[in-house]
Amino acid sequence: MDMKTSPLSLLKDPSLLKTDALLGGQWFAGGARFAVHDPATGLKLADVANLGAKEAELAIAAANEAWPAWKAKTAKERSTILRQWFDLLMQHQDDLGRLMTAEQGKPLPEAKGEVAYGASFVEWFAEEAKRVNGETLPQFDNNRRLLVLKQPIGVCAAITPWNFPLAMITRKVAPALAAGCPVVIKPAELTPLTALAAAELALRAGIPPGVLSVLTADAENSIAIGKVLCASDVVRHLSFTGSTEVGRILMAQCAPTVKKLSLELGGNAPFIVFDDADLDSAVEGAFASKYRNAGQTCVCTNRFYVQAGVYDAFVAKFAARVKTAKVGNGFEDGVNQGPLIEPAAVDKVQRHLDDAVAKGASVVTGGKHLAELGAGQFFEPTVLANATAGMLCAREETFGPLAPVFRFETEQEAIAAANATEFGLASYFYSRDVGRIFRVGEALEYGMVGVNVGILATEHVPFGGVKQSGLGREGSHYGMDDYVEIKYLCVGDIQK
Ligand SMILES: NC(=O)C1=CN([C@@H]2O[C@H](COP(=O)(O)OP(=O)(O)OC[C@H]3O[C@@H](n4cnc5c(N)ncnc54)[C@H](O)[C@@H]3O)[C@@H](O)[C@H]2O)C=CC1
Ligand SMILES: O=C(O)[C@H](O)CS(=O)(=O)O
Repeated sequence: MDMKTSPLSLLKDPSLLKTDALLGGQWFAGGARFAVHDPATGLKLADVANLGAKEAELAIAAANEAWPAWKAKTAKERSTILRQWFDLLMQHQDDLGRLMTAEQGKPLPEAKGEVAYGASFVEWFAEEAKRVNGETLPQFDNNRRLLVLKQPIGVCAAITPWNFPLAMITRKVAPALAAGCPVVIKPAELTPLTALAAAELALRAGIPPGVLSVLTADAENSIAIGKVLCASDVVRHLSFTGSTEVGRILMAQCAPTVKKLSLELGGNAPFIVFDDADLDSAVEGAFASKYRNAGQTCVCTNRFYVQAGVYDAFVAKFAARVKTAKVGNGFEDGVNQGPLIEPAAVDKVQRHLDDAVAKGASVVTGGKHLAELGAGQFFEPTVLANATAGMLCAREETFGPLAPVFRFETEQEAIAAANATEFGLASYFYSRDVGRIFRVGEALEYGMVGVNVGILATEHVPFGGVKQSGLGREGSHYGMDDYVEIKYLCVGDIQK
């Protein structure tokens, strides 16, 4: 590809390149703009509307005005519109993937895969819209009837990260819309283009004006918009995916209005390989779990624990597999490791690597910041042996392509090490022993446990963490719970 030509010049439907925000059903230019860059080349892709607190107030008002009509639609009517949105997302999978690779960097096949993953939440909740069932309860006297209603919670807000520019939006917006709630989205400043294109397709699907707004903003204005969304008493639910640090800030900002919260925060996933594991399967799972999105997912393995009896064999096999990775621009054929999202992300990987080596770790493969490649945001997929608990990579989420491998002797030692973190999102282990599978699966303090797998997310499973990895679950039928309120109706004088 000619690196001087923007990758977005190849969009099949150029009208999907939106750079104004979506506010109250209208594309809104606002005053200032902020630049969006391609992390692989550093090329400026677009200047996008830079909204602030005032527009956030307008979007909330528009959502509140649109809410009665949206919740008055039947579940089937909302389901049909969501299904149409799903169809449009899939029809435009190539363009959405191109926008995503351009602004986030993940290889194009992986980006297209995320489009299908993100769209699957819309498909799933188009169906779940028709299953928001209440119930009747046994009356405690014959003159009364007792009912439980489920009603849409109200105006919802979503603040989303850059690492899954579509899926982290649809995983929140789809259940909200399905339940009958309008949504105000604040996408990550690093990846607004995918969000805006998805919103355009939502409008084409028939989402009414005001029901969906997308407030694009730079980092500074994102904070201002977040304060308005948190402080508003009209906003009854806030869903956030991102760092635990920001999750704490938003949680505190929401306290005065006692807002319902869904928080998908940071992780520190362990990946345990026992002596009885199928090593080839474990290596494949390890590669998938560590290097998806160049290690920039909250469920990527952060720490590998390998039992002593297979430690050397696993490290050798894993390093050989990692050496096959191809690092480069996500638009190039065969590339499966794209750039990191920004220079600060590269610095964090380098910091964790330097700290580990200084404390006795050895680089088995990789270890280089490819500063001369593209915009200088590429880092070799790296495997470290002889990692120990005192290293930064043992307690901080690296969020990059660094795989430290720790050695352990006993099952109890592995469980204790795996649980020695304030995080509890995803965890993985490999064993062929059925008793161990249940013992370890039950003992790991995580919201999700992959056994003999390295990738576990899909739209119909409850995705979420415990401890400081968040609150609530997204996806699955549980994913509707945060968007409905339960109302108890007690009807008397039945016999009059
Ligand atoms: N649990 C999960 O599913 C996920 C967790 N993460 C975590 O997020 C981190 C990396 O993603 P980032 O996007 O850098 O996270 P981040 O927390 O810095 O930003 C996430 C979003 O929050 C916004 N934001 C940041 N500070 C804010 C504030 N004070 N008020 C309002 N909005 C604010 C950003 O503009 C962005 O849209 C990692 O720690 C990763 O583990 C990321 C993706 C998924
Ligand atoms: O934000 C993330 O890292 C995603 O939630 C990971 S997944 O849903 O694609 O597994």
